[in-house]
Amino acid sequence: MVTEQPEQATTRSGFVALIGAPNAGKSTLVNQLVGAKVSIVTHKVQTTRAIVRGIATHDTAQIVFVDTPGIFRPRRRLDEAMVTTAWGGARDADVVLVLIDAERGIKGDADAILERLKDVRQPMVLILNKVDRVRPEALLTLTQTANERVPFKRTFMVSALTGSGCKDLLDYLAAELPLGPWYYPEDQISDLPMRQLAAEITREKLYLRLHQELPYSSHVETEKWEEKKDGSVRIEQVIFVERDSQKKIVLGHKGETIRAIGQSARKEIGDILEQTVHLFLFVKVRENWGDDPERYREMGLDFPK
Ligand SMILES: Nc1nc2c(ncn2[C@@H]2O[C@H](COP(=O)(O)OP(=O)(O)OP(=O)(O)O)[C@@H](O)[C@H]2O)c(=O)[nH]1
Repeated sequence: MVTEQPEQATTRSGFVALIGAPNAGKSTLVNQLVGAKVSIVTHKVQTTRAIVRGIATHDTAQIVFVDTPGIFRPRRRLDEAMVTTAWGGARDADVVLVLIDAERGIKGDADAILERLKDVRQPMVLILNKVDRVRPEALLTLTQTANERVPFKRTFMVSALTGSGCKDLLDYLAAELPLGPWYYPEDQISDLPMRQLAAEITREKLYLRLHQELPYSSHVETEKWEEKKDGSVRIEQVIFVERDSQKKIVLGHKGETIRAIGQSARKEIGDILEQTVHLFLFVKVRENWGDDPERYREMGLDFPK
């Protein structure tokens, strides 16, 4: 579809990076601002591995959100790669949104993030999220404490869940971005290839079902995507695990676990694509994939040196 752009002399566009502790609500906020599901929301922390962008057009501005993986204190190599990539995203952005879960306050990861912001040169904006859960007095104290530590240009109090405060934030961002042509056609809300999105959906279902038993070292890839003449699509995905014992867990008794994961993933992918989906899941053991640079590139991460 060809989309009309407003006169280019008046358009604005740019990249907005989201930095925040795991579970601060980055994905929820991007979804709220973009108005469609582009990033996976779960209760499990640190699920956002790949960098997912959502694109909002507001007034004459096109705002491209870079939803960084949760920033936390690295423990393993993969963790390190996620942290490096997240901060790299911040350096490439026009505006950096720093998201703090107002209910949790400034401690742990949020505290570590404020510390590291000292190295960031981009304009930074503080977002206090989950205001639906917090008393106004506590918000004022948080605002003051955070602004004493970091020179934020602005502070916004929002609820990514209810949408409260989100329009003000969009108005601000739209005015703040540099003048320039749009990067994407107006109707395109996510440039995340559908294959990757479909893999993320399956990964989400996998974690929702097996989060107790399965470590983070499992990974889903879409290997085949075939559009059929009858309008349906055949998708083949591989769930990679590191050990044979994990493969058994994913398969479940007589294959019932993987069947259930496949069913819920197929339904959600079908809802998003608005077409019939035939989803085929395979489980493969790939030892030490956490040390393979190629895997990191596939997930949009830098391999830690
Ligand atoms: N009450 C309330 N809950 C929220 C709000 N925003 C997010 N949440 C919840 O907080 C949890 C984490 O939200 P996510 O958007 O997945 O957080 P994230 O920062 O993307 O997390 P990672 O991907 O793990 O880094 C989910 O259960 C959300 O529903 C909010 O404004 N109010």
